Amino acid sequence: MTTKKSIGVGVISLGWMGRLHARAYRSVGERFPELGIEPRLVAAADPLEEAQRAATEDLGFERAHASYRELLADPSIEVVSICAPNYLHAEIALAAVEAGKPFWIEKPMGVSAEQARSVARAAQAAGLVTAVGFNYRHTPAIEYMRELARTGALGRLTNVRVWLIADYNSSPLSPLTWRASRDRAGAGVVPDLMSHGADLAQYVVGRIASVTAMTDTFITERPVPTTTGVGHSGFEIGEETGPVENEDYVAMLVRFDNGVLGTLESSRVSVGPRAEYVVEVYGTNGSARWNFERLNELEVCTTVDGGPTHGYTRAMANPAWGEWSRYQPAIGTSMGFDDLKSIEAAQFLRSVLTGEQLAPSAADAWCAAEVDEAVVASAADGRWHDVPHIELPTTFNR
Ligand SMILES: NC(=O)C1=CN([C@@H]2O[C@H](COP(=O)(O)OP(=O)(O)OC[C@H]3O[C@@H](n4cnc5c(N)ncnc54)[C@H](OP(=O)(O)O)[C@@H]3O)[C@@H](O)[C@H]2O)C=CC1
Ligand SMILES: O=C1CO[C@H](CO)[C@@H](O)[C@@H]1O
Repeated sequence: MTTKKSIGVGVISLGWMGRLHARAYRSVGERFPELGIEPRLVAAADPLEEAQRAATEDLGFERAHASYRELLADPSIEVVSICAPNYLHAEIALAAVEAGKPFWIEKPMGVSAEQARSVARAAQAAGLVTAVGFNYRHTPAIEYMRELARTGALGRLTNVRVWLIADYNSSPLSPLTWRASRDRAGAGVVPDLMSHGADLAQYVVGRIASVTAMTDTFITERPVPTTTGVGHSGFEIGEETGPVENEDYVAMLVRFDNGVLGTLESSRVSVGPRAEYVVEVYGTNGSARWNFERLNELEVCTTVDGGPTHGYTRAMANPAWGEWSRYQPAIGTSMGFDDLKSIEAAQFLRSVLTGEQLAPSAADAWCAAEVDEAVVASAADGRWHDVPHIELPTTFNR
């Protein structure tokens, strides 16, 4: 019989992320045994009948609801995940605060900086810990890159280059999902993908102080789906088309408050790269670069001798990097995307157990939303925009 403490979990929305949050909770007891907990998947909430069926039959939930309000009213649910389309995030998060439930929310935390601010402040005022889905931070190679950047191993940091170039909407026949709707998503690729890039840049280097940006929509009409799907897959389309209401592409210049400069770029319609998410950090004594398509590798150059073997060392994930050793017992064996979410789940539950707010939290999501809003404003008027400096009540720069 287990002596582990049971913790009641509710997951709101069972699309791509909701299903992944469920898997992540299930992994915590085994991967992080020192926490002494066994998450119990009490209930899921999703209006879709097929999702409710999958919740109990495939994903291991005890029950399923059509309405998230029924889930939040259940006293046996101690923590919740919020994985709905963006326009529901603030409404659901504020209801979770009202119900006194700590929450793990997907990014972006709402469709505006105002919504993100109201959620972050409400959670803080209620004394609730939170977590946000900036999962790429938990990549062991990124943790090590951050260590190199922040301990001076690369010399004085000069600049970063970040790009998230994806093809998930590159076909003109890709369906017009909620992600292309202003009402349901807010802006387009800026909060959808670039928010991860800006968060990574801030995690490695420091806070973004100002931005200038340009955006465009390259595919302006798409077919309306006739069936629902999960994430970017599984939709069927008909003859009807509708307008894409937000941007496909963004290019940005940024200044960090510590003087570092950066270029950031993101696209959801590029033909060729599948999910090429790259972070490169440069300093006076070296540089490091990581590509999500090779999640377990980090290229590092810390010599400036210019000799015949000068160049990058390609290092592979190993026990000295982040949480890698929890996932694989043999060097050269890769961990994957789902494992990043498992680390995130453990970090959220650690915050819940100890009361110590680990990052990234709702405050970091608010910080990211302020960057997004400055980017969108700059793309509209062509000027540099300062990013409001918010005080983060968390261990943002832990
Ligand atoms: N951290 C990361 O790497 C990623 C984060 N995300 C973020 O996660 C969130 C969800 O994205 P994703 O999982 O791809 O989306 P999906 O479209 O796959 O899933 C969304 C789910 O929410 C359901 N839903 C709609 N209305 C409600 C409601 N009122 N109450 C409860 N559920 C509802 C949808 O049902 P129906 O189909 O009937 O509308 C669907 O099942 C987004 O905010 C996105 O930005 C997404 C992917 C990766
Ligand atoms: O956060 C995200 C990361 O990558 C996805 C692309 O596959 C996005 O669509 C998503 O919302």
